Amino acid sequence: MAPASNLKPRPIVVSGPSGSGKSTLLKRLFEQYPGRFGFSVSHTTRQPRPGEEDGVAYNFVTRDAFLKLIDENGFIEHAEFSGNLYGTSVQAVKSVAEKGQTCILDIEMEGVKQVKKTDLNARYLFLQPPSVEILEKRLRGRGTDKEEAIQKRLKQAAKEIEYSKTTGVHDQIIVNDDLEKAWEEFRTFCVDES
Ligand SMILES: Nc1ncnc2c1ncn2[C@@H]1O[C@H](COP(=O)(O)OP(=O)(O)OP(=O)(O)O)[C@@H](O)[C@H]1O
Repeated sequence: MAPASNLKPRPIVVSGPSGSGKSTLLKRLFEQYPGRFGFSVSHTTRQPRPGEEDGVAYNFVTRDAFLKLIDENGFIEHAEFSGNLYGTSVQAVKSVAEKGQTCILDIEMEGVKQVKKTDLNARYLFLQPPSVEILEKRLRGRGTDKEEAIQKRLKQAAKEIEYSKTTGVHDQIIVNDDLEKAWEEFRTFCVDES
């Protein structure tokens, strides 16, 4: 693991299986604390669409520049979708903190492992569904996924929950059973500056 920097405010990594309630709680957090939290701006090699501003929607870069940044270990994670590269850079997360905002990283398990290799000195929060059965109900209730996608998400959920049990991975695990209770715990963790 990289030595921890003294980056302030410390970024927060929110992870948890698909359907565990990350979007629901993050939406509330951003609404209730306007300006206090922020998301990092991703890099991409795709062309900007009309109205998309460089440095706001994305950091638009050439493929060469992107590959160079990969070589320099500048990315927390990156991936290719339909011929374009996308990634979250370490610097983009630091830039949010430099503006005085707590950067929120909403990522999955592999991303968590990657953040741990950086010097971002993040705090780690895992959102756990009460059970896989309830998770399945919520994913169906959300109505956004086809059966095949639901099965895939449930399989991945089991792996994420298993990994979350590793000692020292997360600073806090919140079981999202009762939404109001989960919100209170989530809010408290996120506003805590320590
Ligand atoms: N405590 C809760 N009780 C009942 N339903 C909940 C609770 N928390 C979230 N939900 C519902 O569960 C569904 C999944 O929540 P949400 O979309 O926030 O998950 P997510 O973790 O952001 O998923 P993804 O990673 O796929 O974006 C939503 O329909 C949401 O309204």
